[in-house]
Amino acid sequence: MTGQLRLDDHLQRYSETAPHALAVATAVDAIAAAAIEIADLIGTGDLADASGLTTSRNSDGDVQRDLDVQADAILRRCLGKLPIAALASEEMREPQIVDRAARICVAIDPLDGSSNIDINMTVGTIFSILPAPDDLALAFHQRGSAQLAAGFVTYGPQTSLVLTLGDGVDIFTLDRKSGCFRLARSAVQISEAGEEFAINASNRRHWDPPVRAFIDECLAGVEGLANHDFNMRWIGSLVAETYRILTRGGVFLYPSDARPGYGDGRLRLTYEAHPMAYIIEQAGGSASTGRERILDLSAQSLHQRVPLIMGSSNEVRRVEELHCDPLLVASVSAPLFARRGFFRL
Ligand SMILES: O=P(O)(O)OC[C@H]1O[C@](O)(COP(=O)(O)O)[C@@H](O)[C@@H]1O
Ligand SMILES: [Mg+2]
Ligand SMILES: [Mg+2]
Repeated sequence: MTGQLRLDDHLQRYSETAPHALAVATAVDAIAAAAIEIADLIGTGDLADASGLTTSRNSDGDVQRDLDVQADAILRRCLGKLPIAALASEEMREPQIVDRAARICVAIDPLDGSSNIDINMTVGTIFSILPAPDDLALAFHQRGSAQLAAGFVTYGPQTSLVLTLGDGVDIFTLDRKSGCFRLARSAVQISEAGEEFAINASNRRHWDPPVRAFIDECLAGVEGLANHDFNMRWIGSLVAETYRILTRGGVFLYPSDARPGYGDGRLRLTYEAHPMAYIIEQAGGSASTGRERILDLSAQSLHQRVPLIMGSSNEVRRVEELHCDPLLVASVSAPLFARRGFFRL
C-alpha cells in the first residue's frame, strides 16, 4: 500500500470508526491543507527576511519571527472554519473558544524550530487533538493520554506529515506535483535500543547529576557501562529530531537545568511534549521527564514547560533509573566501576 494511499482516503476510512473520528479527520485534513501553504511560504522568498524578528513576543517571552506569525495565521484560518470547541497556539496568550457545541479541541505549535529558519534547516508544525470536556476551561488541562490524535509536519527536503490516530504511526509525504500527501511509511516502529543521543551539550555545566551521568555513559561507549558506542546529533529542531528517532531510533533529551527559567526545561507540555510523547509511544518508544511518564501529566497552565526525554525505550529507562537512584549516579561517575575500571577487566 505504501505510496498509494492518500491522506484524505486514510482519514475518510478512519472517520467511519469512532465517535470523535469525523471531527478529528476533518481537523487533520485542515492542518494538512495549512501545511501545504506553509511549505510554499517557506519555499519561496528570502529566508533571512522570513526569519526576521517582529517587535512582539509570544506568551512565553520568545521574540516572534515573521514566519511564526504567518504560520499561526494560516493554521488559524484553516482550522477556524471547522467545528472546533477550543484552539490553543504557542503564539496566543490564551486559548480561543470557537464553537461550544463542537467535540474536539486543538493545540498547535505553528512553527517549531523557527530560530533555525535563516539557515535553511528543517522546521515544522506540531499538533495535538483532544476531546472537548463539558467545562471548556479544562480543555488544555487534560492528561496527555486523553489525546485523540497527534502529529507533526516537517518542512525539510521533503514535506512530511507524521500522524497517530491512536493506532500506530504513519508518515505521509507531500507529492508536490499533485498537491496531496501520500503514505510513505506505515506502522513505524522505533528500535528498543538506540545508538544516537541528542542533547544541547553547551548546557552541560547546568545539568543535574543523573543527566550528566547518562551522557557520560553514552560518551564512554564500549568502555563504559552502556557497553556500546553512541553517535551524537543535535539539530535544535524538535520536529527534525523526532523524525530522526522514528527513522533510526536513539534518544532525545531536553532536560531541566540550572539556568534561570530552565527549571522545567524548554519545551512546552501541551503542544510539544504531549503530541511528541503520544507519537513516540505509538511507535513503541518511551517519553518521560526522567521521573514520570509524559502522557500521565496534565498542564496547570497553557504554556507550561516540561523536561522531555524520549526515544528508544532502553535509553529512556536508563535515564529514569539514574533519576531514581543517586547511588547509581555515583557509581557511573566513579572510575573504579567503569567497564574497564578496577573492578571490571
Ligand atoms: O536552542 P535550544 O536551547 O537548543 O532549543 C532548541 C529547541 O527549541 C525549539 O526550537 C523550541 O520550539 P519553538 O521554535 O517552537 O519555540 C525546539 O524545536 C528545539 O528542540
Ligand atoms: Mg516548538
Ligand atoms: Mg514554535
